[in-house]
Amino acid sequence: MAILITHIGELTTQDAGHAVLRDAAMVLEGERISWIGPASAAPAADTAYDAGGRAGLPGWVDSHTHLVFAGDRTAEFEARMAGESYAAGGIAVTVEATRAAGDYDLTRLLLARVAEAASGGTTYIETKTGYGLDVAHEARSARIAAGVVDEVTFLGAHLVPRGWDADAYTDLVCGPMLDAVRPFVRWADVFCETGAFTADQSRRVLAACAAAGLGLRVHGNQLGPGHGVALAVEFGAASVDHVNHLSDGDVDALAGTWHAGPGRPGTVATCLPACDLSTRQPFPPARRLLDAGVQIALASNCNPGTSYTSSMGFCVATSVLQMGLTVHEAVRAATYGGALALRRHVGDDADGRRAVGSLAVGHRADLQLLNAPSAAHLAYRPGMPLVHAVWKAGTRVR
Ligand SMILES: N=CN[C@@H](CCC(=O)O)C(=O)O
Ligand SMILES: [Zn+2]
Repeated sequence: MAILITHIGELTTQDAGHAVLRDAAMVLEGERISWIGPASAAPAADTAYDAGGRAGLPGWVDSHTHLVFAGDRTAEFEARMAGESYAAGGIAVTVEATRAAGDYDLTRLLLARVAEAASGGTTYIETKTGYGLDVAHEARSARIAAGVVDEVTFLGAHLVPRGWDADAYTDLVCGPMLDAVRPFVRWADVFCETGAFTADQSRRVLAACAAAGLGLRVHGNQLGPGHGVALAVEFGAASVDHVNHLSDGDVDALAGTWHAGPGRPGTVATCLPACDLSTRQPFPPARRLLDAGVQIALASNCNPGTSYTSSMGFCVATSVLQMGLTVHEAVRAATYGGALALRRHVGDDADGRRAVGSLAVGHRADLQLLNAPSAAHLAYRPGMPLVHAVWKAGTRVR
């Protein structure tokens, strides 16, 4: 069944040439895009949808969330707004509530959060474990997530749970916990930060997870300068996320990963502006990173502690208004950048997956239409509910 979507006033493709088309059309066939071009030259299809001049762009790729959780941390948020600073210890509150929830409730909560993200235009989403923190609960979170989201990341190294020695817990993460989650996850992550895992412990986790065949990512340089970026570069991680406190050496090291030649993506710097607002951290130096040649992603970091929003539109608006990105750069970071961070910017013949995060023939048909004539309205009209229609893998989901 072929669907023609026509009269797209402005189509931001984020393809290899960064093409932006006027009065464009697309044909979606099954889960793939089979044609893109001027509306005047569009081929016939089984059904047609008139976009009425609205702007179209790829669905958001949210490459960093923590959606498998139960419980509430409103009180912590209010205390922070009253002047307290964020500390990793709040994670333990969510761990307790998550462990207490049954499988049915945890799945229902996750499904509701993913549906909420889709209604905001997100068509490809990663989520992490990290609120189980024992073998059985981490494996359960990974299993539940694998049935719901597109990409799952093992974050057993999120916090040292109460009553554990940090090195003994690191051994557990690197051994039995990794074995238990392995069937359900493609990625591993570590929270390398004061109050969470030291550089040595983080290195052990990354080495064990790489040896188990997982792709790597790192929570780094969020609350202060640290070793997260250096470790991510050392291990060839697909991304390092937060990146609020970077030295010149960190920026140079990240830039160095992007000089390995075409087809060899480096370490993406993932910026999480909604989290930075909620924790009152300085925004990452996104302009400096881009100017140095580093590819960046924007993600929601949706979680109950530091960023309880999955609105990628809000992240795009914030990064334009506060971080010095152009609208095109911000939209690119929230689509193609996220796909790059998840290594889904190109298709994968091995597992039959199609490219996401950009609109081109053969890519997955993930499209959103805005109730606006251009993508610039995302930042020009911040906070407005601009998402009009969303197709995920060729199926209308909003
Ligand atoms: N920084 C570490 N982890 C999450 C916060 C988790 C929490 O506070 O529950 C983050 O990405 O911000
Ligand atoms: Zn996170």
